[in-house]
Amino acid sequence: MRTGYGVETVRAAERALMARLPEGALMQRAAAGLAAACNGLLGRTYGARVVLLVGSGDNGGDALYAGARLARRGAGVTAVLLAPERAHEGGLTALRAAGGRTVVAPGAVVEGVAEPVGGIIARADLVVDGIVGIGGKGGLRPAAVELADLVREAGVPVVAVDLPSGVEAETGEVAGVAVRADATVTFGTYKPGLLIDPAREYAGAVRLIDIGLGPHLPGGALDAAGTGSDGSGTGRGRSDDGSGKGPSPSPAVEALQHGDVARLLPRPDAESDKYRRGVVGVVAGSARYPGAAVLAVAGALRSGAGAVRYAGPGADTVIARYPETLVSAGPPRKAGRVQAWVVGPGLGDEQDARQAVAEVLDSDVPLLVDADGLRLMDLDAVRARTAPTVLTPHAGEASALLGVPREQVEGARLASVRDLAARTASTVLLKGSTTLVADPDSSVPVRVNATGTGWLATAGTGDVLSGLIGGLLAAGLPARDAASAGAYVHGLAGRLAPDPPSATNVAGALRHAWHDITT
Ligand SMILES: NC(=O)C1=CN([C@@H]2O[C@H](COP(=O)(O)OP(=O)(O)OC[C@H]3O[C@@H](n4cnc5c(N)ncnc54)[C@H](OP(=O)(O)O)[C@@H]3O)[C@@H](O)[C@H]2O)[C@@H](O)CC1
Ligand SMILES: [K+]
Repeated sequence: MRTGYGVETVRAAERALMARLPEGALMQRAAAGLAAACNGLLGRTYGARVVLLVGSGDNGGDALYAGARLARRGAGVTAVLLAPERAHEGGLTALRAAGGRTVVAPGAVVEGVAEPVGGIIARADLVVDGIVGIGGKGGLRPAAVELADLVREAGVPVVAVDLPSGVEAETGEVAGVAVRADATVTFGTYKPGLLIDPAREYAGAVRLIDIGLGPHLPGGALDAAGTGSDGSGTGRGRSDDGSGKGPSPSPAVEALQHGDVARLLPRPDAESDKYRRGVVGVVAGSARYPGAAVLAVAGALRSGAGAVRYAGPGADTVIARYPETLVSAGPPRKAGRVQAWVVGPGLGDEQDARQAVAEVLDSDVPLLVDADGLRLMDLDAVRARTAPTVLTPHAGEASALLGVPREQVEGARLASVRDLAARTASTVLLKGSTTLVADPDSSVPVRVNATGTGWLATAGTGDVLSGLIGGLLAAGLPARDAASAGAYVHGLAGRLAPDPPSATNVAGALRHAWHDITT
């Protein structure tokens, strides 16, 4: 499991660790990791030109100490200071002692003359962004924006210290200009912003440096270095709700890894019959969109469920393509016993569709609602359900449900998915390049899926995902596990399918993804 903690939690862990270490030791660990990463990226450090962008906090301190290490290995290091009189003193001394030089950033509010740094940046072999880290508030200030613009125009490689400056550590939101990094070297634990779009796109390749913070994070998260979690992620308690009441006892976000998904996916035992393995019912497709029925069934058939029932107007098309499906052309209530329902893909708007959605909402088995089902469902009926409900909107559908513009959902994905889960009392999977899964209980970490690819934004792939997750629900997985494991397998299938993948190919590749994960 990969976990991301909020800023207050990181700071509390940092304080606990610092109390046991000599002054400055933590920053030295961070700087050593940062310098090693820079050495790796430079290939040859001796003679390389390195430019440090240095803000007034410890993020700038990390950059200065790392710069000193690079200077000692023969790099020509120039620090551009945004606040010369407040830059980290020890770091400045170390850099100068190692032969590095400092210049004042244009736009810095200081006495004296700012030097034209555009040329220095343009000639750099590497820029180290230490403008601001987890102490950042709001969008970058004008002097920092000016530096970020110079770096972008220069097109030189950038390593961000802890976070790309200008992105929100806590949420993954980006208010205005932020530094675009090729790589980010982060300390102690991932921050939500490094895992969630749009901020994630600014971070480039993220490298986590273990500075010993793990045991001081809630739950003694030994996986802070990306290894060894028990995968349970069950820390429950007060949420980090920004109320200032202290850190949350669980991570804010977590991302399943191969091993976690392997443990979650159902495996049949010798005793399994179809009902034990779970029967999933699919209510999808219409005379106008019969393909949605076929694709949702295709996903369900590769979910490990014992059997797939299909109920609706696509029965003939489905049986022709997948003879193993148990089909009926009537309404869901007459389809027979199921352990979970999937409703929505390609249903259209007809009265029958509306009625079918109402019927499955009324059932007492787990239910996944997607696509047209999200428009046709009655919210009160959703909230009144006693069995788990999973909603799988993309940003446009989520914006309609929340009554906000689509851009707002895309810019604030974490807040949006949490809000929707709370309002609907459902588990919500918000699709996107990083898919998020939130439980209605806000103290439960939001799951982030990173296996997806841009190619998956293709007609019909969502139908496959619905069927897959529905099958996992029928097999007995809890809603959050079914949704996040389903997203993981589906994303991997998107990568394994031939480019550019069609939904049919993605469905076909589910088998390979499943095999890849479980063997
Ligand atoms: N946690 C750990 O375990 C470890 C943490 N470490 C490192 O410490 C970093 C945190 O350091 P930090 O607390 O000093 O805050 P930091 O990110 O440097 O920013 C504060 C400064 O930025 C300024 N500023 C604020 N907003 C701004 C904006 N929008 N645009 C521009 N400027 C803005 C703000 O200015 P002020 O408001 O004071 O005028 C203030 O001076 C952390 O990210 C990591 O790198 C490692 O060394 C060791 C292990
Ligand atoms: K930074």
